[in-house]
Amino acid sequence: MMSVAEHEPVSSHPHELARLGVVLVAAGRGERLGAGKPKAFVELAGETLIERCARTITSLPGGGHLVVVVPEELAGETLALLAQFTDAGSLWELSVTPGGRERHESVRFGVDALPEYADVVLVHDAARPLTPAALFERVATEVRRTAASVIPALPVVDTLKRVDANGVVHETVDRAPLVAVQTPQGFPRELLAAAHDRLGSVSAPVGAEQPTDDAEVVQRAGGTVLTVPGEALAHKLTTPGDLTLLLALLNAQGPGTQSPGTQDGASR
Ligand SMILES: Nc1ccn([C@@H]2O[C@H](COP(=O)(O)OP(=O)(O)OP(=O)(O)O)[C@@H](O)[C@H]2O)c(=O)n1
Ligand SMILES: C[C@](O)(CO)[C@H](O)COP(=O)(O)O
Repeated sequence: MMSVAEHEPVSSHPHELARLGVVLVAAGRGERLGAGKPKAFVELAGETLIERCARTITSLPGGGHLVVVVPEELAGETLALLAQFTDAGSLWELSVTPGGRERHESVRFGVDALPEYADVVLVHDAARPLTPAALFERVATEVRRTAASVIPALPVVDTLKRVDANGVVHETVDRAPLVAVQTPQGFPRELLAAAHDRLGSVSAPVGAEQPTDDAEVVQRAGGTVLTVPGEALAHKLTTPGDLTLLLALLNAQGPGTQSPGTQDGASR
């Protein structure tokens, strides 16, 4: 069970000047992966996706607050996983909070759990466990420079077709103006919170889908979203085939990227 205490930081050594808040969303069920447990708790080469993301985030210079948003029943397990990142010298505070039914609800709960000093917020999917620190820094730097919302994006490399419900091809879609977007997505905190407030208070147009990312939440509120180059390593674990790809990416990075005690990159 969640308790009030679990909303409290499990370490408390924020740098005076650190104002970065990171919301690590890890409360999804991972239905497309079908691993029999929530995706963020699946291990890649012996380490959960949450641990891999937390290691990268708590390595970022300057420090700040990382809140990990998880299914309520896994809050205790998450706190135990995070204990290894709470050494006395760390500039990072860590906390755990329960998620919602939809991704955007989990993000909202995470933003609400951040301390007031966090004026720039990065929202990251636990499902992107190999995302390099450089991408977090690139996005955060651009948010601070522009005071705008910033997301990482990669060009689309495949030919795109529009098909109907039967899989019959109707046309080729021009890919030139299209990009595939990743996380971390970065925002001035007030702008993100206001956009999520608006999402919760304004009825969605008939037939409108739930927003799948925070850039969409900001855009629905009339905000502008900028892009920076993404990273192949920020690949998302969605289906079983992505596990093979992520392990290959991990192994290509070489020794030192496996968790202690693993040598072959095998997942459990
Ligand atoms: N209610 C939700 C739904 C998703 N997420 C998080 O949002 C990220 C991206 O979502 P996705 O890849 O779609 O994850 P799942 O919802 O777990 O996957 P699926 O749709 O296959 O069930 C993941 O880190 C997931 O844990 C979340 O925190 N809360
Ligand atoms: C936020 C996201 O990872 C950006 O690519 C993505 O939208 C997550 O949701 P999805 O349902 O897996 O597309």
